[in-house]
Amino acid sequence: MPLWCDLDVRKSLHTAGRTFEFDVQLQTDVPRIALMGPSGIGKTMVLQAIAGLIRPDAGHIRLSEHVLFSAADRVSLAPQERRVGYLFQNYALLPHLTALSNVGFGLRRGAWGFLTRSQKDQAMYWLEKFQLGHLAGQYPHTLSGGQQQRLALARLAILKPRVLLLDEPFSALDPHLRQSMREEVARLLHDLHIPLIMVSHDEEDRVALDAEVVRLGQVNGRTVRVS
Ligand SMILES: Nc1ncnc2c1ncn2[C@@H]1O[C@H](COP(=O)(O)OP(=O)(O)OP(=O)(O)O)[C@@H](O)[C@H]1O
Repeated sequence: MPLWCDLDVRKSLHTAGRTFEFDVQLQTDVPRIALMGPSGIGKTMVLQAIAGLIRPDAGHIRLSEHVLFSAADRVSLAPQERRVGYLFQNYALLPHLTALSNVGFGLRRGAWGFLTRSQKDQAMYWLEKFQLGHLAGQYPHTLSGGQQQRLALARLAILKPRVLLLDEPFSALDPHLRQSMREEVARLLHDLHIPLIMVSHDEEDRVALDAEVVRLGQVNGRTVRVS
């Protein structure tokens, strides 16, 4: 089977006199994986490298036939060009924008662009898909925890991401919200056929999202897949 994710990157990180050599190789042909491994090995940084939030010094990152980064070919797509859906733990909703504008945000052209009629229609479509149509004009702080979660998912779904990245997505939620969020994410992945790369210490998250374990470990100074 062809590789679905092919990542081989290196980066030196220096902060406050401390250096960390991020040096990782990860290849998989399954489109739904859960990264596991010791604390500090670089699982979060793998997600950040795929999302374009950190820029490697060397190596390459490919998702299927899409090259996101290649030092040799001088390719480094900007985060917004990667079509990667990164669900942040706090959802990163924009407090000054309505639910409708939050969902349409990623479709705008330019930093201050207004939404066109068709972009508003698309945003409304996704709000309704997540049972939020009646809350289109509300601001995030007026929504319940569950509604905010669904808003964050609608905002990802509208961009039709090539992959969904989840980093301990449900750990801060109470048990009821955690279960409903697992179900919403599972539905999104299923309906849109979106691949998944997740980091979670909770086996129930992995099982609910049907992700295969990919265990990372250190071999000769590199972080690689060990099982
Ligand atoms: N800017 C930085 N400068 C130096 N070191 C850094 C920097 N950012 C991250 N690190 C180090 O990189 C390593 C990998 O961090 P990362 O958060 O990816 O680990 P992780 O495997 O996700 O850990 P955990 O399971 O505990 O969340 C850690 O040792 C961290 O201290």
